[in-house]
Amino acid sequence: MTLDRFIAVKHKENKPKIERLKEILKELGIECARTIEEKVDLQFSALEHLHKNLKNDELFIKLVIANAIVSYQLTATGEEWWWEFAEYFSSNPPEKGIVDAYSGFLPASQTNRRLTAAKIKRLEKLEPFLIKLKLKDLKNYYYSMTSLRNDLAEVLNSKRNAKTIVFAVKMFGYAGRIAFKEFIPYPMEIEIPDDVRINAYTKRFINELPTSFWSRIAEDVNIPPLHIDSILWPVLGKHTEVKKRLKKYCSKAELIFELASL
Ligand SMILES: Nc1nc2[nH]c(O)nc2c(=O)[nH]1
Repeated sequence: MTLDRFIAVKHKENKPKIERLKEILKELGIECARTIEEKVDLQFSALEHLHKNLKNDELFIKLVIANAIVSYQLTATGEEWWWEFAEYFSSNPPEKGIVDAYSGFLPASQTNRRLTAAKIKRLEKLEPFLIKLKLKDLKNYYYSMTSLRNDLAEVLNSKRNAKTIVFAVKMFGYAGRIAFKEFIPYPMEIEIPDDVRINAYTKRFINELPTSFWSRIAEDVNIPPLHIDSILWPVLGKHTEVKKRLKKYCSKAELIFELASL
């Protein structure tokens, strides 16, 4: 919790830019977020690749949660990291649990080379929680992603809006959609993952915490923060393949490019 909730903090903001941002997001809506997630985001394609090769829904979803929990301080883009993950576990499915698997994967990784010992410690806290979950429990979490957010935060002794916690819910939502073949929108109360791209982008509009700014925008435009993240994050990454896919699959691609240039 921040002091902003108790004190009337005056944030320096660019009102015209915020108005244009809201107009564009309202025009795009949740349907456009879904198109970007499923057709444009290279992270979603990486998960589809892993799902096809693993042929084990329960293991697939657990691996995705574990991978999100160690997705920080990367040494490449997030897209490259998720593809390295998908290719590695397609060829090396875990045989003796997640900690054991990551003890082989992380030291050899090209895209996630920092803080390996701390990341393995996080997975040691996570694994007893994951082991207890069956596919039906994961499906229940798919219909109640806020419960997953709360349980992950408790198990890992983290804040409910910590980047890796809310990001794990985002990636779990992708994995659930692939495994259960059903689209469930993200809950409005789950905040945006405050990573480098989102943090730098937020500063163009306001000097406020990204999580509180985007939760307010989300309510105003009626798009949950994790879906707003899906609209913004790929185009802010500047991958040429993302630009190509946006033009191919999004009828409103010009608006997405305008968002990136605000
Ligand atoms: N806000 C986001 N941060 C991320 N990091 C990462 O690896 N992927 C993402 C993402 O989709 N959103």
